[in-house]
Amino acid sequence: MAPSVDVISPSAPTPTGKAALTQESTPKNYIREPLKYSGSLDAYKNFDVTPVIGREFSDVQLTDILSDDNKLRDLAITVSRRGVVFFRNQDINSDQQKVLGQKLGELTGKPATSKLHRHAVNNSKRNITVNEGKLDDEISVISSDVNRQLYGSRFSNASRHLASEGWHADITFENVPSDYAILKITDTPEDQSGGDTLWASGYEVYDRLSPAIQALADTLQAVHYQPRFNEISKEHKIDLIEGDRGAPENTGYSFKATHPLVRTNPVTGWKSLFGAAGQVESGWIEGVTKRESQIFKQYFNQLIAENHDLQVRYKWNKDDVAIWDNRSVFHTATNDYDGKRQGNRVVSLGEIPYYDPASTSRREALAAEI
Ligand SMILES: O=C(O)CCC(=O)C(=O)O
Ligand SMILES: [Fe+2]
Repeated sequence: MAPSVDVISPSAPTPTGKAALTQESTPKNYIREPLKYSGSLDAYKNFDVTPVIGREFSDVQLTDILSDDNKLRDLAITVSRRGVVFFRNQDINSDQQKVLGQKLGELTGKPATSKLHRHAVNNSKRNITVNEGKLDDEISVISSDVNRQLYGSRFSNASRHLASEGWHADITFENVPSDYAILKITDTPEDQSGGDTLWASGYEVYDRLSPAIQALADTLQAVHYQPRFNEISKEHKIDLIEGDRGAPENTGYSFKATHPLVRTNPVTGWKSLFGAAGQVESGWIEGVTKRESQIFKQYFNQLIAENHDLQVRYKWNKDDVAIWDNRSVFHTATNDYDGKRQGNRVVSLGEIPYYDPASTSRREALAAEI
């Protein structure tokens, strides 16, 4: 709940722990020139799935480029520019997926302290095994069985909501949220369509704001809050003791963090609307009235969910992989099937979100590149 004052005042400073980075330190280190793509992936067949977002590579195995740092750096830059990149029919296993998750960020200059994310409401505590049958807290298991236990079936009362309420970016309630996410879908519902995932470009959402609202948005912060995980941890008697979350940057266990409403992506140097949908739905925008916060949240959600020309929708086949940049895209699952669907997801931790006043919007930057 937002505090019951008229103008929502800035929240208390983010809690800091033993090894925590401060809100100030990362931005200074990160304000820099955008990274340049070297062209090393051009030899592989690929196409842009829509003009604004998404690229698909048709004939490359990620395992073939896993030890080629130049190609992986180009891959990370491609993901950051295109928002999400797809690879069909991959043989990558969950350990290799973790190596890839760590390398994409490292090769594009993330802080040396950064790690893969370990969810507080993790696999071990709930005895959920990854597709290869082992427990691994650096892999989030995406499972229709687990989702049905938590949220009920698509025919339950709980499911009678707008499908568009599912838009989010991963773990934005952390002080140091994710840079890249890698999802491999290992089981698709048999003989059934459904289970598509959609992504929307936060860069393009920012570009659709008027200059006046952009100028205001550039100055604001949003509180990201995820009370549902508190409920899950209580339901499953998960004790959120210190140390549970793996990365030293993750201090406090309230699933709550304050971040700039507009975020600069350090890889592209482009501005993206970050404080919207998902965890901001349960949070609020600071520095404006409660009513203004609600109106802005609703407007931003509408820009994400109702502009299908800034979205891409992906139909999964078994063993396909998607890699996205959680700093600059939103995504949502589609709960329209009955069968079993499962996958392994790696989420790597990036930098403390920052806004660089010298950064540009995507459209401005692309126009200047021509
Ligand atoms: O199951 C999906 O399609 C996406 C789930 C999701 O939000 C994620 O993997 O981060
Ligand atoms: Fe997600």
